[in-house]
Amino acid sequence: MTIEDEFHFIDKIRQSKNRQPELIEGIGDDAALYRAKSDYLEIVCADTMTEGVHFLKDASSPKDIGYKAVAVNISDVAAMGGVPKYYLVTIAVPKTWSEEELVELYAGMDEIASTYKMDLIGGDTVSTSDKLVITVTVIGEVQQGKQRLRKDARPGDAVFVTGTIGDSAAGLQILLGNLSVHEENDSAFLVNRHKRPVPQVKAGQLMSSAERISLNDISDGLASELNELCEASCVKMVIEKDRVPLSDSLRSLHSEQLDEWILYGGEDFELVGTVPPAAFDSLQKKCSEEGISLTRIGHVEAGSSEVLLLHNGKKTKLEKSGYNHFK
Ligand SMILES: Nc1ncnc2c1ncn2[C@@H]1O[C@H](COP(=O)(O)OP(=O)(O)O)[C@@H](O)[C@H]1O
Ligand SMILES: Cc1ncc(C[n+]2csc(CCOP(=O)(O)OP(=O)(O)O)c2C)c(N)n1
Ligand SMILES: [Mg+2]
Ligand SMILES: [Mg+2]
Ligand SMILES: [Mg+2]
Repeated sequence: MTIEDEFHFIDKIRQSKNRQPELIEGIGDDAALYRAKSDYLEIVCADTMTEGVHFLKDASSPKDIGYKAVAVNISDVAAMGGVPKYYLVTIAVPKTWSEEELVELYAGMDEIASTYKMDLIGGDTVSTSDKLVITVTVIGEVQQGKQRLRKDARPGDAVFVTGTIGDSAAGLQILLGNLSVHEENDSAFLVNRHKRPVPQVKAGQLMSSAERISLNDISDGLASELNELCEASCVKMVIEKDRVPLSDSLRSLHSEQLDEWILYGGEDFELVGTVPPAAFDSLQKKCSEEGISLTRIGHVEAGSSEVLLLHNGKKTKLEKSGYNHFK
């Protein structure tokens, strides 16, 4: 049975103690109140996950779904160079979800929120006829002048990515039953990369050390996000395909779909960006000291907005295709 009454449910999922010292009123009044810090810019973003489009109820636990709904939003805050502080959750609940499952969904959200000392400060609970829809809004902050935008790439910059690319897309194929992986460890690793992406908050903050960086997170796929950086900055990029970092688990699959997953798969939630070439090595060192791998995958050139993919000495245009909700 689904929620008996929403007021009782809200009481069940509210935090017993606040984590952010600037929070004045969280859940309970008409809206939340918090004190904004001077010299900081507030960051606000929202992303929705829909059952059947972003997750399947029988392939992911409510806890994993909750974790990911918050993680993907934190990833956007990281891509601005900021830290997350608060979140709001709006759920449209069909009869197929029990109150126990919803409490688990919130436990998954709290699991990642507590890592960043974030507070759940509000939201909305409504019913719906068919599939669960969850919208998370995250509020974060960044020191004024340290924000990292998509429009700051310049000719000559090095193009970089954090972590490894393509794991999540392969993990999704395993979950959908389209791919079977012999090695249990590899399979578990890839599925985990899909279900539990780690937002790159630490990396985003290290990016604030460089004088200028353009930054984006990878939700719709590497090709799509690179094109977005080029569009926002009015530049051209050359990406060397063989330099795109892959995990051992992904490489071991020797799949014909590897390129598809790496370039267009999406949901990597790694950071992609550009930095003046002279600053790359020190940035890479700072990241490495924190256990974060930073890989140079190409460079920026002057020219009209486009991404070229260099492979075996040949350059081809890397189209802005990837995940698109309406194609
Ligand atoms: N329905 C909408 N109404 C208003 N703004 C939107 C809507 N959908 C997306 N946006 C805005 O468009 C921009 C790009 O969104 P999106 O492609 O979803 O970014 P991301 O991949 O980082 O989540 C963001 O500034 C986002 O807030
Ligand atoms: C059942 C299922 N099918 C397909 C996908 C793949 N998928 C769904 S949405 C998406 C792109 C990212 O989501 P979006 O809502 O576009 O996030 P945003 O770009 O706004 O961050 C991908 C790759 C999935 N996660 N689950
Ligand atoms: Mg979005
Ligand atoms: Mg984003
Ligand atoms: Mg998208």
